[in-house]
Amino acid sequence: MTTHAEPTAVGDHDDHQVGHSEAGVDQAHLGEKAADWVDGRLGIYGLAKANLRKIFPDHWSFMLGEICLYSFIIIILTGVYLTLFFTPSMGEVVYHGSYTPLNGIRMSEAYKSTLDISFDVRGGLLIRQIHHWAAIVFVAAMLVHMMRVFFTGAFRKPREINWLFGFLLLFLGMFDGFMGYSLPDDLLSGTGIRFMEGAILSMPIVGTYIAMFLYGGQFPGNDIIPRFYTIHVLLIPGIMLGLLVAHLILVFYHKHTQFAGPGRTEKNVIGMPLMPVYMAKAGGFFFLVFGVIAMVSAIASVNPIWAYGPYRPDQVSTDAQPDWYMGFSEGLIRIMPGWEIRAFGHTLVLGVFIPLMIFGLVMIVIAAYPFLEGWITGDKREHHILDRPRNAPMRTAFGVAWIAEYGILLVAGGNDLFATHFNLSINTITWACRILFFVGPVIAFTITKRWCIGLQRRDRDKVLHGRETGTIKRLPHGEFIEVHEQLSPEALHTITAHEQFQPMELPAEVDENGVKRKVSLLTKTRARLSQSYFGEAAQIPKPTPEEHAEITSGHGHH
Ligand code: HEM
Ligand code: HEM
Repeated sequence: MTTHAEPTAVGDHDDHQVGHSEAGVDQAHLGEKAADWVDGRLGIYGLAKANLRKIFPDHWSFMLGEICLYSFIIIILTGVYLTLFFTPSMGEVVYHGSYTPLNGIRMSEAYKSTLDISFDVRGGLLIRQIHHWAAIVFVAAMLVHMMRVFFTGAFRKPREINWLFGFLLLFLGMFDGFMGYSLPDDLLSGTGIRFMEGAILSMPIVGTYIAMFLYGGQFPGNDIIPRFYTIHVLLIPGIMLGLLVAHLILVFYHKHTQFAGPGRTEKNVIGMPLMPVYMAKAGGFFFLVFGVIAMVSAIASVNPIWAYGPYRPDQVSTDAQPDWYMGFSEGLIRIMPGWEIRAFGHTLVLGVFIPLMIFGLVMIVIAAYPFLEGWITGDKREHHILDRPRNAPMRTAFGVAWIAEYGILLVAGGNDLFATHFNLSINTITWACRILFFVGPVIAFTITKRWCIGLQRRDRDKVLHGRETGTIKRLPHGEFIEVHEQLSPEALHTITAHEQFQPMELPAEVDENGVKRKVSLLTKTRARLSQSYFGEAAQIPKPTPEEHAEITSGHGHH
């Protein structure tokens, strides 16, 4: 791929030398010497020269990946501060500290140290809040970033592997957030760990062993907090850091995708140079993200563990809620009927096992989607120009159906809160969510697909008849007409740049000799899926240049 010259002019470096004092020149020499010294050892000049002027296309949605990056950095910075004061131990102590309502209460050292961080360590509560808020923003940003990539088709060849890296980051991020949430050993986090134990135990054959090894014996035991601690602060962030670097290297290596527009092709990138324009923007954006998270953390309390009290296995608080990103798995459990099968002296708790399997399945489908779509389309070419979501109605509808399902499960996960806040019956909410679990995504899918096709039709109309201006004119013979304004060549290009795939045809039932052909079920499924992706019901034909010329040459009616 070649890169285009960037539209911004950048001043010549030599300009700065004019009018320097002797000392200034010496300093410049010193700087040069230092640069030479470093370059002689690291050879970074060539690397920097090759990459610092790299072109980065601009679109607001490309900032979502940056929000992920910055919130992750904030998490690490604040996490390191927390490790200085947090004691990952289940050792029992009696509290005598600044938070008097808990004085004289037995608790674990983990809980006590989190209370100390909140009330006695300078800036401790703010840092805790920032760590927690940054985690909430981090996972939210990853999800929205993933949707940007999904709905624009940015995951297509050659970026499938990078999608996989991203997916792993999302999965590990969610998991690490859950572990962090569990560390303070308060009543809420203890309930979360209990929930996890239940899910593990529901697995046939291996469940009891995994639970025993993980918890070091009977629940809750004394090992789980120190183990989670090591996993939370070292293992998972370490893996994530590696994946993140690989993710960004791949973004660099593939170059960024861009939306269709005049002059933009599959073989170029149009945008701003990394240095100085993009770096300046990115640096400023980092402080903006940090500032917003710090402000929210300063004014909105999250996880006030002193209000919940220390964990006791025989107690549970009402309104117990996980962080939002775990809410959908909670919802899966809450809407599932409590089915159980007893056979051969064993109990299979389907009420927990089925939601666990659905959770796993959803994760697998997310990870595999680029490969699935690649298989359906059979498209082996590289794609660097993004799709407009309307031009891929099946994919868009599938994504929206998924979001609808996610939203329904979030409501189901908070059924107790909805019941108390809106004065509703919890059973009604649960039943509504059970029905919506099956019906909701279908409705969302159907509406979105029709919507996309409607938008495609509008695009076709716009190309052929221009934009409706709303200006009504009366012709000399009395007829009223609305004035249509032709689109600019740029706008025309943008809405007609997409290509339209031909769906895969099913091979003929009989071959040329009249012998019946065997068509495997897989081929049939693939052809059917391909038809639904690119058949007549999913694509409004683009106007041909001839149609456009005919209608705009003055013979057409407006
Ligand atoms: C720690 C989490 C993540 C970080 C820091 C991150 C960072 C970034 C950045 C900075 C970019 C370039 C700018 C942009 O397109 O927004 C990018 C692109 C990309 N990300 Fe992520 N990302 C993360 C998670 C994910 C996830 C969860 C997915 C999908 C499952 C994903 C898939 C991709 C893909 C396919 C691209 C290339 C897009 C293109 O060139 O248009 N990333 N990522
Ligand atoms: C993806 C990465 C991470 C996420 C999503 C995450 C999330 C969380 C969350 C939600 C909590 C509970 C905070 C609370 O008490 O309200 C927590 C606690 C904690 N995290 Fe992290 N964390 C991450 C990485 C790290 C790293 C890299 C470190 C250290 C180097 C760290 C250190 C800690 C410590 C010490 C606690 C316990 C103290 C406390 O709860 O206040 N975390 N984490």
